[in-house]
Amino acid sequence: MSREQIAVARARKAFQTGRSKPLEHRIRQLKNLQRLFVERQTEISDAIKKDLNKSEVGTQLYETLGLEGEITLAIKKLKEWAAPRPVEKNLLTISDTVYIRPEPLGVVLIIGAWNYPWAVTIQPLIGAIAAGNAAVVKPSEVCAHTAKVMEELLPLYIDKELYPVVTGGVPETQELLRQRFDHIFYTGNSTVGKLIMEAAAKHLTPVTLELGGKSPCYIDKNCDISVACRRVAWGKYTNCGQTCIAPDYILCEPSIQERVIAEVKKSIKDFYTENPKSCPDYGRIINQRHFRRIMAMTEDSTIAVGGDNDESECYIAPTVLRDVKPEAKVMQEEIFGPLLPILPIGGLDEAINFINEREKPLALYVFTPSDKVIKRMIDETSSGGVLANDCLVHYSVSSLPFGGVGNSGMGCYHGKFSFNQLSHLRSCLIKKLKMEGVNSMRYPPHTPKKLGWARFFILKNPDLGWLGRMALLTIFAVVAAVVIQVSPGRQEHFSVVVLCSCNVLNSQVTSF
Ligand SMILES: NC(=O)c1ccc[n+]([C@@H]2O[C@H](COP(=O)([O-])OP(=O)(O)OC[C@H]3O[C@@H](n4cnc5c(N)ncnc54)[C@H](O)[C@@H]3O)[C@@H](O)[C@H]2O)c1
Ligand SMILES: CC(C)=CCC/C(C)=C/CC/C(C)=C/C=O
Repeated sequence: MSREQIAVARARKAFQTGRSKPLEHRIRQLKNLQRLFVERQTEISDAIKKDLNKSEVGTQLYETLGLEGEITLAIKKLKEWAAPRPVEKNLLTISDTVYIRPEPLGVVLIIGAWNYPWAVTIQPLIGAIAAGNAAVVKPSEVCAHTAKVMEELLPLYIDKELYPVVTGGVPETQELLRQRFDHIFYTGNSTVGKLIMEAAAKHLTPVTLELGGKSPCYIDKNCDISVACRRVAWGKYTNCGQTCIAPDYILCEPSIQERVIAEVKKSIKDFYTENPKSCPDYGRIINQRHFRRIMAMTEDSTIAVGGDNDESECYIAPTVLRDVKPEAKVMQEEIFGPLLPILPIGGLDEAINFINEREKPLALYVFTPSDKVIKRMIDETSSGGVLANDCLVHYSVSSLPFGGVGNSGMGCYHGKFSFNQLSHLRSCLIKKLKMEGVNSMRYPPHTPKKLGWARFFILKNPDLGWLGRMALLTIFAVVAAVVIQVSPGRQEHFSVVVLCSCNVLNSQVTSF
């Protein structure tokens, strides 16, 4: 058996013992994970420094702070999230107990990406643990130092059979993908996303795909350009542009292009000094392959700011490109680097058309003081998330579902959405064996009269409030009296009426 097969088989065996399910176990594991981030910050930071030149503060701010918040939230809310959820009923099922029971799916495969290696790998794990699953964790091999630290540290804190870490590259990931999982949670590029889905289809395994793409940013000429550009520069150059939701390119009217360039330039200097290369808060491109890919994108565009680079250090300065054409190399794929192209455009209508002619982005940014412009941008486009007058911060809101749409992904997570995404929401309906008369309307022989009853009992919305219930009760009382008078032998109709009356009085419309 391969190392990957062994890890998956062990995780499944551990899941089958049932020990991942009790809430106490889940909370204990989450608390242990929380402790890892308190006790091992130095090892985590040192490894990320080697991989991406992230500073220690940057690592806490962008990677582990969010994880700590998500763990705290999951611990606090787990009892509520995992509890059976009563639902509304129709009149036909009014005396039944009807609810949704969130259940673990089984063994989840989590495949992480390299750009925020802790955030994008551990955040799904928090959801998997909270939902009571086992999970095989596969960190990105591209962030080699971090993958090693993750492999060493996780087993010291959480159940190593239920949540094993499997390191390795493409062959190892492919071997994992040949195994049967109950869910695959993949973060990475859309091309590999398609391969993941293909592999998952062999076992009919559901997938969450957290992908990327080009996230547009429209700057309205009437906005405070200085503030807008500072926020855009932060969103773009954080982690050297290697952020899935970084604003990929700017759309703005030609009349403001020069001011945008000047203001972005000013923010670059404010954030990273005159010499970003020696600034501890400015990162590096992950490797030379990506360095060359990004530099090649500048070839047919005009550099307005930056452009300095050093392949030996994987350094590319924060760069702005002016008067970029839609056909330019930099507009053909997600940049994922510190280049900010500006595309002059005729105004809002053109910007909306430009966005809609392309793949649905992961994030969409609009900077404007006008509620009308914001509303139009939201109403007339589609994207995973949309932000007005800021960048990236939606990622930090646990109550918002984070995920893509179309080419930018499927499924979502964060907070309760992670729990739901990695749970099976099982429909439960518990009926008593009594009151069989009520069911006659659905048993053959079918008649128009029974259909009439069925229409009433299935289609009527019983959530009427107190006054409505009293009115309905009166109607039932009258119907009961008529039924008894007209057809004393039709016992099933009578029991229906009595049953409904009782339930209307009890107000057991959403019961559990
Ligand atoms: N939506 C999000 O939350 C999110 C977050 C981070 C990154 N991303 C996106 O991820 C992309 C960058 O990541 P990346 O794809 O370069 O990361 P990557 O190269 O680290 O790949 C991601 C994972 O896929 C595996 N993999 C790579 N090739 C494979 C193959 N042929 N078969 C099976 N597995 C394979 C790797 O082992 C790795 O674990 C960008 O597009 C970015 O926008 C999205
Ligand atoms: C610190 C604040 C307010 C927000 C964090 C924004 C940020 C840089 C999130 C990173 C998101 C992420 C893991 C993207 C994946 O590529």
